[in-house]
Amino acid sequence: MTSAQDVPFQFLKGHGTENDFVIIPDPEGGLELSAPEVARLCDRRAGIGADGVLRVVRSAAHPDARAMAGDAEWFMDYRNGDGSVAEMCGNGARVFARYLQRAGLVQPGDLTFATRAGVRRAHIAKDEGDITVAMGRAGLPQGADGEVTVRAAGRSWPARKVSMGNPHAVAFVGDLADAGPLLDAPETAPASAYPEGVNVEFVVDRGPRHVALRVHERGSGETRSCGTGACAVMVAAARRDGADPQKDGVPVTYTVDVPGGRLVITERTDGEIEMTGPAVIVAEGRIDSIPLP
Ligand SMILES: N[C@@H](CCC[C@H](N)C(=O)O)C(=O)O
Repeated sequence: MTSAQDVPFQFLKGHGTENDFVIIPDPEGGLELSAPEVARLCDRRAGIGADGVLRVVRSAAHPDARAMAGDAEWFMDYRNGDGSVAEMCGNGARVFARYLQRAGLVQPGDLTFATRAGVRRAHIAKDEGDITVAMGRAGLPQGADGEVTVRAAGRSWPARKVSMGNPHAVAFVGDLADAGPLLDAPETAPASAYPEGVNVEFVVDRGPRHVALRVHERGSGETRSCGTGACAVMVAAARRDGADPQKDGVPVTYTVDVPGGRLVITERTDGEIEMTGPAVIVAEGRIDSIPLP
């Protein structure tokens, strides 16, 4: 492995509904990126600036993905803006697919890639159109195990615990402003509910099967969008509204507005959740070294 301090490397910058990422192509997995280096890259003043990093590595070349190499050639090595590792990133998945297409590593149409939450399927529409990612099934603990409390800006709300491979707490609120400035992570209770930390979504209704959210992400702070969060919100809203495709035999679709745009999310009758939205590459360049403070 070569330290990112020692060699120049290529990067791209991209976003999905304004959840933004530094993309680092590293096909053979030779680049060592420490947590402080990732945090510096994501710093909006001293670095390039992003909510997270997507390292593009061959599955066969990464210990976390080697077992998936037979099903997926490429591995999305995702890190949060503070350098921490997360299991999954939904907006990142679309941007990752867009990068693979743009680099000529895949063609528009169907593809698979590996993530820490498992192999994911995506469909890239022609002509730089929207990308759909099959995000897996939501984990919804039942009874008291699925109920948590979220506190922010001196207020508290009951919230639904949802896993999209990564942890979420979904709180329906009267007004998105009620969550306050979200400069710090909202508190969640009981403390035992999220031993690995949590992404917290605040949600309001906009119309029939149409909601809007704000999100505070574990490891990144408040962001303009969170794909896994939007999927968690969609499922929590559907159950609240009495819809359960696996029981009803009818798929259900919600429009989820985020501060940075709009996602359309469908839960199928087999429980698979499909998220559709944009993915854009905005810049490309070279980093000579990452100056740490
Ligand atoms: N922005 C992402 C989620 C990234 C990971 C999250 N912060 C975590 O730590 O679980 C998305 O679009 O899903």
